[in-house]
Amino acid sequence: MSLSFNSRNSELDGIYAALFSAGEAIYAELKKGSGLKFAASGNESGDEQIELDIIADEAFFKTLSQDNHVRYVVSEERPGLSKLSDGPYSIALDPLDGSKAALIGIPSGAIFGVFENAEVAKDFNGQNIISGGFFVFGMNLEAYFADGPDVYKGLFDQDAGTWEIIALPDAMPSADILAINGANQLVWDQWLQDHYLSLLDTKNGTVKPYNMRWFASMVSDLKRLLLQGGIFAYPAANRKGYERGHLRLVYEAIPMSFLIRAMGGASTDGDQSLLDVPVTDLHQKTPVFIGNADKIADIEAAKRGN
Ligand SMILES: O=P(O)(O)OC[C@H]1O[C@](O)(COP(=O)(O)O)[C@@H](O)[C@@H]1O
Ligand SMILES: [Mg+2]
Repeated sequence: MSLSFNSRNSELDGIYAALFSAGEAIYAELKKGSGLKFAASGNESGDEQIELDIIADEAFFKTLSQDNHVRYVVSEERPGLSKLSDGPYSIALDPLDGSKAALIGIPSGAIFGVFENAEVAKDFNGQNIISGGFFVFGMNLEAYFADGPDVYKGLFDQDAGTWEIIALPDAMPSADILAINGANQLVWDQWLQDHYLSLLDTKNGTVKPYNMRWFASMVSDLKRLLLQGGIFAYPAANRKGYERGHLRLVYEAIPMSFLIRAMGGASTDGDQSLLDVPVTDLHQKTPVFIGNADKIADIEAAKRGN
């Protein structure tokens, strides 16, 4: 086993080992250039899949099915819950986040959340998550995750085949950086268009506006966010298919929000923390704003109209 990590809950040790071993397998495929073309299939959300999406999904199922603590797995790439055992914990997965970015060499990754007391879709919520984080498949294989309130970075040593895990400070930096797909600006609600322009306001050239970053790969944007600070946003837009944004609550928004909260940050769908949004469907979409707590509070205030 290449991971030696002791969770504050020792029952999770095998789950981490399974997740990290799948991350290694997917990264090895990506480095070979495997699966970097469109597949004939689509996923539950109607997105086009690339072959590596399917390879990644199968890699996680292979390793997680060997741990008898895993009850259900919900994956972006599968329609319903898959039952693996009668164990106490369930896993939510985006097995390959940023797959279209991967096609052009931008770092992709995978997102995971570990939930307790999950039996049906509504249980995969922000109260039941106990671990959440993501891998980045970039120049190196990295992991960023919150084990309960404790935040860690993992770096895979490709020569030794082992992971170095280091604790991260539980406070994130707070640069004025915005990660958003501005292509939808004209179809955002008016309050968001106004708030966006306020972040870019130079006050006649006297003030530095927010800087802009958009990898179109949530894991890459969240890595930058937790290392530098700012705001990551994928809002709703008045455009067919984007009425609830683009990102999925259970396996993208909640795990990332859990991690960022452990670093002192916050999240919102515009009205409430993403960790408080009721889950009605495993694949439901939600508007997403994640970042420094004061910046997220400003977004909620802008939506309320003050
Ligand atoms: O192409 P857009 O609209 O910029 O969307 C990019 C967003 O979609 C995602 O790629 C999510 O979609 P996938 O999980 O299907 O890869 C995010 O990683 C990223 O933030
Ligand atoms: Mg994704």
